[in-house]
Amino acid sequence: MKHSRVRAARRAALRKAAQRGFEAADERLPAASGGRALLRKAFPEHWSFLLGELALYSFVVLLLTGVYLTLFFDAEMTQVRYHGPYEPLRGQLMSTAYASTLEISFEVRGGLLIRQIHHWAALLFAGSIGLHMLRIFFTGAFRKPRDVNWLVGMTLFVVALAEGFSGYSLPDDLLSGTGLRIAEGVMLSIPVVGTYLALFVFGGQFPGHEIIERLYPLHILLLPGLLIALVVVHLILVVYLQHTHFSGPGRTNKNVVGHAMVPQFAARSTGLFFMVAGVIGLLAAVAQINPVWDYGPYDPGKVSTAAQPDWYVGFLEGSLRLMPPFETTLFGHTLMWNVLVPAVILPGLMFSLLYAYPFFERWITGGDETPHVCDRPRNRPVRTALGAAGITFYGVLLLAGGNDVIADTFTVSLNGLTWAFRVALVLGPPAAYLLTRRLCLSLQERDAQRVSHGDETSWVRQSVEGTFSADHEQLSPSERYRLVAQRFPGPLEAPEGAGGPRRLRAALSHWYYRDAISPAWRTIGHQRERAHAAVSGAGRGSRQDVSEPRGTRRNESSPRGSRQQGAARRALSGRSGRTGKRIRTPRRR
Ligand code: HEM
Ligand code: HEM
Repeated sequence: MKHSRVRAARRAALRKAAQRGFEAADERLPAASGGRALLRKAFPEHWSFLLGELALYSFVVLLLTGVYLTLFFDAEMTQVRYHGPYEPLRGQLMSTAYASTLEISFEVRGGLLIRQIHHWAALLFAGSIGLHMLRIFFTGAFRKPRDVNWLVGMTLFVVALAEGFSGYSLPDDLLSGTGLRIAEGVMLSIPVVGTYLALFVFGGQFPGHEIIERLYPLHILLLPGLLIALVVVHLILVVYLQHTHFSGPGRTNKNVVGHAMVPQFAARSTGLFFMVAGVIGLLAAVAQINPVWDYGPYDPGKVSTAAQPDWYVGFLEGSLRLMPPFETTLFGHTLMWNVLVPAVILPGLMFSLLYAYPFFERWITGGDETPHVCDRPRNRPVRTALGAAGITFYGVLLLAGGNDVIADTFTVSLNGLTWAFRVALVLGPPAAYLLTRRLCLSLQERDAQRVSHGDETSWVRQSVEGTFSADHEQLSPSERYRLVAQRFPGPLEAPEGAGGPRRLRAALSHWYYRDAISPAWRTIGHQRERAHAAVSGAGRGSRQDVSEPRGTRRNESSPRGSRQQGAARRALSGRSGRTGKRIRTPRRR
């Protein structure tokens, strides 16, 4: 009895102290308003929203392991003779950077594991950024007001690639030196300034004695600092603009539905962090990566066969390998198109297109609204097809980066393979575009059939006349709503007598929207329009909307409804106990 009274008094004192601390913070910082907004932030629970977090947590792993590596890595290029425990390299001349990488691998406690974790995390980081970007692209989550965040994200992408490249150049082994040699070649190919740029970067003739020492602060200070700052801005924008969400009962353009930051999202996200760290740790423990001792120290006169860069720079390697050997001599200077085009102009163009896409799409679709409900990729056939064409182009370049390995593995002619990739690079993207567009329309057709007739069951009926028919089961109201509540806007028209740019815009808009909706969807257009009115919040008066399931609550300001509606609401709008508590918060804009 006495003990429980003492414990209660202790708890009360603790609560009081915490409250005083919070009040003190609130007098100085926006702790109450900011904290409340953050705690009440709704996170959609669709798995694809975890890809951004995957990128975030692999970045955290990189930061932690990177700090450990800096304790032992020595970025000097002074030549030393190796006397360490790795027998095959004993007595060889090598840079201090390479020797210290060997030391980390063979002598520092846990060094090899941490190096491998660092490298695996870098691969996962680049991969998850790419997948995250594709999710944003295909669902249209880049549209206003998130277009600014798309720009921040793209910059993160570019800086991450630079960070990865500078990282794997640090050990100064034969593979990383070959990568730096290519980087020097690319710089040299830039007209007028190329020679000066290469001399400036390498501090003299390649490889010089400076490059590793120069890359080091870039890799451990400047670029990570920039990445951290950009990630912070990126996440502040995610919180401020709030997430998009996929269509479903109760999810409109005016609210955001998901799990609250605390406790559900925080618990799930912490779990994800440990899973990411655990999986990378496991990979690093069982799968060897970048065994620099096998490659040997860098020597400009040597090159290893079947050398492959980290996968995220493979597309550049591929574009260099596919480009035919064109060069021109102008006023006594050689223009190396075979390097300039694939390694400077092409990636510049690819990234510029990615940066500009949200603004281009907005221009041709005339989107003045702020869509917060994600698109189903099949319902935007042109965008989805463009994405598929882009992935095909990138994929061919990536595969071409390993053309020697593929030719060797499958014992096919290297030249024949290179020509096959060249043809695929030109014909693959248009083929992927046409195929994907068709596929999107077919998938729309299927959605429309499901809405009209329901899903086929495995039962077949035979009538007394002997005819057979498949049995159908009506879709659940929530599934039906999910499919029907999609927007299908129309193209822009150019006003009478409009000038060139506006006519071009209208023409592009027609291209974007032409045949963007399958004929079957048109027949259920009436239901669609009503459902869309519900999603955009325009049809607030029509509570018993045909398409929105009965009992779905749309009035944000009255959280309590009638008892009859309660059960349906819990099931359809996400308050069911099994999936945990969802919240819905009104959008700010
Ligand atoms: C996005 C962030 C980062 C990426 C993508 C990245 C990538 C890489 C890669 C691929 C390597 C080569 C690893 C190997 O030898 O197999 C490397 C090496 C290294 N990284 Fe990072 N890194 C990142 C952040 C950091 C940070 C924040 C630090 C330090 C604070 C750091 C410190 C180092 C050091 C010292 C090495 C050389 C050691 C070695 O190669 O064994 N890295 N990095
Ligand atoms: C270091 C790299 C990155 C990190 C750590 C990161 C992290 C995140 C996180 C955690 C979210 C919220 C959850 C989600 O929607 O997945 C998010 C959302 C977002 N990210 Fe990234 N991201 C990165 C790169 C990118 C890139 C490359 C792009 C696009 C080019 C991008 C564009 C966006 C957009 C537009 C949103 C808002 C999505 C929505 O509300 O549905 N991010 N990011």
